[in-house]
Amino acid sequence: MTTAQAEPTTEHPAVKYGKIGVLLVNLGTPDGTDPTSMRRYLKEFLSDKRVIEWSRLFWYPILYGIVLNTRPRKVGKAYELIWNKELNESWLRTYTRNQAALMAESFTDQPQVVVDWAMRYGQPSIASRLEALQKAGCERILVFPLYPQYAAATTATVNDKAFEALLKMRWQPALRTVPPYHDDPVYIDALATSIGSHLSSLDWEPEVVLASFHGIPKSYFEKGDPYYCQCQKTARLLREKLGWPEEKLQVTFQSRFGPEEWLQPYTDATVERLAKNGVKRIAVINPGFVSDCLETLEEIAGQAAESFLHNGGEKFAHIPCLNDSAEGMAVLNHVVHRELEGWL
Ligand SMILES: C=CC1=C(C)c2cc3[nH]c(cc4nc(cc5[nH]c(cc1n2)c(C)c5CCC(=O)O)C(CCC(=O)O)=C4C)c(C)c3C=C
Ligand SMILES: [Fe+2]
Ligand SMILES: [Fe+2]
Repeated sequence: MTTAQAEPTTEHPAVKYGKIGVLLVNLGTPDGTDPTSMRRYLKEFLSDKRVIEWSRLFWYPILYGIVLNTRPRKVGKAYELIWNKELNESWLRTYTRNQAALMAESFTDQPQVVVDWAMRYGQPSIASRLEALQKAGCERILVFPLYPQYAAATTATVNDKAFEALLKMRWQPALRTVPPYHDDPVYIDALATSIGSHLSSLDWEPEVVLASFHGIPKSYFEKGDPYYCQCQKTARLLREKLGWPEEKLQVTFQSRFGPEEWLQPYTDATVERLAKNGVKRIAVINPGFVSDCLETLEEIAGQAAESFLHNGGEKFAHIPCLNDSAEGMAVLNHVVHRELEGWL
């Protein structure tokens, strides 16, 4: 008697292959300024253990009991002031998408490279874009957290999320992550050029320029986060490039959240002190932000400017982030081409 045996299958689903993906990832942004969108965004953001390191037992009652009931409305109003009305989205989203499109153009001679973008919080998610890149045939993917200075709260959480997405894949792409580029000469040159061209467009000269970085709690620094030192190095190299003394380019830290001590000196207190001490003209640059966002447009160009003028200052300028400018794209393209070495 013979038994019919199943033929071993020689087929698996058709797959595309041979491409290299580049995924630009920025922090994230709400889908709208209404309280529901704001709450969804803040809930995802502020539930991240890399951002708020307190025990969940302590933090969640505060997050769900207070923060998510009060902050969405308040912060939504701030977002409204800086919303990109034409596209009905935040500028962070507009710039990140533009950066990906412009970077893709820099690879027209290398059509095997596919450039995409995602957000750590909100949409499009890292998992959805990694999956899309893989479906498009990317066997190798370079994940680029858009932060010149490394912090666990920013760079590491992007990388965590990317590797978490790979957990669910049967056939994983090879993944590389972009390291911080806080001391890269192309980045330092771009900042110096941006300061130079912005200041030469004014009919006045600042007495002091603040290099204002987003802060982190001081305790994160004490636990070994390299962020503070990388911010200081960026500022030192920029000062050297510009040939300025330490008093002319001062480092400060902004965007404090919660009751803990954060990295000092604080931007808001410094702006107020300078004005009260008789400084009449200042400019602020945000070297740690790849794109303008709530923290630069509302907190600096809005609130800090108002505080400076209110306390006796006379002229205030906010130097825009590198965004999708030619200098900004030169930095991002330079870093990506370097990190793709061996793959291209
Ligand atoms: C403990 C809380 C926070 C840490 C730590 C933190 C670090 C950190 N953040 C950025 C960059 C951005 N943060 C932005 C907004 C923002 N940040 C926090 C809190 C922490 N950030 C909150 C709660 C918010 C939302 C607004 C608010 O509720 O105040 C943004 C802007 C996003 C946008 O859509 O415009 C950026 C960018 C860095 C670089 C950093 C650590 C180095
Ligand atoms: Fe932040
Ligand atoms: Fe803020």
